This record gives sequence, structure tokens and C-alpha cells, in this order.
Amino acid sequence: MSFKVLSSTVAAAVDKELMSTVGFSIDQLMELAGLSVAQAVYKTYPPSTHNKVLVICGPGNNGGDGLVASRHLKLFGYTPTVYYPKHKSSNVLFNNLLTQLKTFKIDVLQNELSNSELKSLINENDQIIDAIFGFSFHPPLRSPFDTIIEHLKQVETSKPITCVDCPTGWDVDKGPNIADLVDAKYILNPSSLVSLTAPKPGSKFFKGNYHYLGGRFISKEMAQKWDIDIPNYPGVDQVVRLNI
Ligand SMILES: NC(=O)C1=CN([C@@H]2O[C@H](COP(=O)(O)OP(=O)(O)OC[C@H]3O[C@@H](n4cnc5c(N)ncnc54)[C@H](OP(=O)(O)O)[C@@H]3O)[C@@H](O)[C@H]2O)[C@H](O)CC1
Ligand SMILES: [K+]
Repeated sequence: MSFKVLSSTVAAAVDKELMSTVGFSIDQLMELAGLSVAQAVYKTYPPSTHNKVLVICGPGNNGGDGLVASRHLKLFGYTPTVYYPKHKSSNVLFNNLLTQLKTFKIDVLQNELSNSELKSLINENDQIIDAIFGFSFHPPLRSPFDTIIEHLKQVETSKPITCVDCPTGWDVDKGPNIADLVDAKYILNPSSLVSLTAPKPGSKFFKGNYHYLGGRFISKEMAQKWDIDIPNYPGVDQVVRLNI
């Protein structure tokens, strides 16, 4: 399926409009984004075969999507573990999401892990969700996320990795072709990608098996205004597969 893309600048502007004139709060959008991610994971790597999920969350809203997805994954029958090394403790939304995870008895690791601890954590899980950075990321990666991506690269051919909105480390608009900026050891090749609202330009370079669109919160009128393609979501699903 061919699709129109949304640059990082336009994606941020659409986000702003959703949370102003359209009347959404960030909590609502993040809930729908996180639910989309959990549904995409369920469709691709179900709990019967990939029960243990490591969800790696960054400090911004991409990380927030990961926190929400973890709660839904638990309800869907998975055993999620969250690695969240850069929590902004002054943010009420993220604090509330963490309280929910605690109530749901989901393990959240907030201290930075050593290389060997990180390696073991990755090895003991059946699949990984990259909710580190989304459309506000600008290369190069800073610590500790550079090391995390290096570790993920070592398992990318043997373990499913689902990236939220953009593979972390890729330039959102230019994709992975940024040899002038970034060492290849930081360029992930994930098996699955869940684009939110609309795919970002970098996603044209995605070679994995599963590309979903989620974030089902754009009206027809808004899609027309911003020249966004909204494919037909099947029934009540929060995701639609783009690369069939
Ligand atoms: N409408 C939608 O589609 C919605 C999408 N959502 C999700 O939100 C993200 C975008 O979230 P945002 O908070 O704007 O940004 P990120 O999560 O991508 O990243 C912000 C943090 O990342 C830090 N950062 C940026 N570059 C680097 C780097 N090279 N190394 C380390 N850290 C970096 C940045 O720190 P600064 O100090 O640079 O400010 C931020 O802390 C979108 O992609 C979706 O996943 C919403 O959930 C719902 C609506
Ligand atoms: K990501």
C-alpha cells in the first residue's frame, strides 16, 4: 500500500492542533497511541509465542506511548518489563502512568543498567519495544540510549523489535541514510514499525515485515486539511497494516 508521509515539523504542528483547536489532551492521544502499539504487537507477536516483552522508554512522549502500551500488554496477557532510565520526575502525566504500572504489578527499571545487565535483560525477553524517541529526535544519540541501541542491534536478526513511530537513531525525515552523521552501529533494522497519525518520511526506508499505522484520532476534515492519507482501519481496530 502506498502512503503519504508527514515530516517531523508537520507532525509536530498536527500534534499541536490536536491539543488546541481540536480539544484533545495529551493523555488522551497518548492512551490511543499506546493502545495502537499494544494492538500491533498482539497481532504480530502474540503472548502465546512471545510472552515476555521488554519495553524501553525514552524521556519524552514516545516513551509515554511505551508506558501506556505496557499496561495494555499486561491486560492482553503478556509479561512486560519496562526499562525507563531517564524519567522526568516533575511531569504529572508520566508519574501517573508509572503509578498505574505499579498497580498493575509491572516491573519498571529506572536505574541505568550496566552493559552486562542490559544484555541479560534483552536476552531474557522474547521481544522488544523501542519507545525511546519519536518525531522530536535529532541525531546523534546521547547516552545511555546510544549504548541501548548498540545492544539492540546485536539481536535485531534474532528477536522481534517493534519501533514506536520511528526506529530510534534514524533521522525522522531522512531515515537511516545518514552515514555522515551517525555510525552504522546505531542504525537499527527492526522487524516491525508502528507509525502514528501518519508515517514519517524516514519510514520509506523501513525493510521489516510489519508496518502498521496507528493513532486513530484524525477526523476526515483534519486529514484533508493536512493532506494526510487515512487508510481504512478494519472494524474497531486501532491499527491498520500498511505493507501487505
Ligand atoms: N499526534 C501524534 O502522533 C502523537 C504522538 N505521540 C508520541 O509523541 C512522540 C513525540 O514526542 P516528543 O515528546 O515530542 O518527543 P520524543 O519522545 O521523540 O523525544 C523527546 C525527548 O528526546 C530527547 N532527545 C531528542 N534528541 C535526543 C538525542 N539525540 N539524544 C538524547 N535525547 C534526545 C529530548 O531531549 P532534549 O533535551 O533534546 O529536549 C526530549 O526529552 C511521537 O513520536 C509519538 O510517539 C503522543 O504520544 C500522542 C500524539
Ligand atoms: K521509537
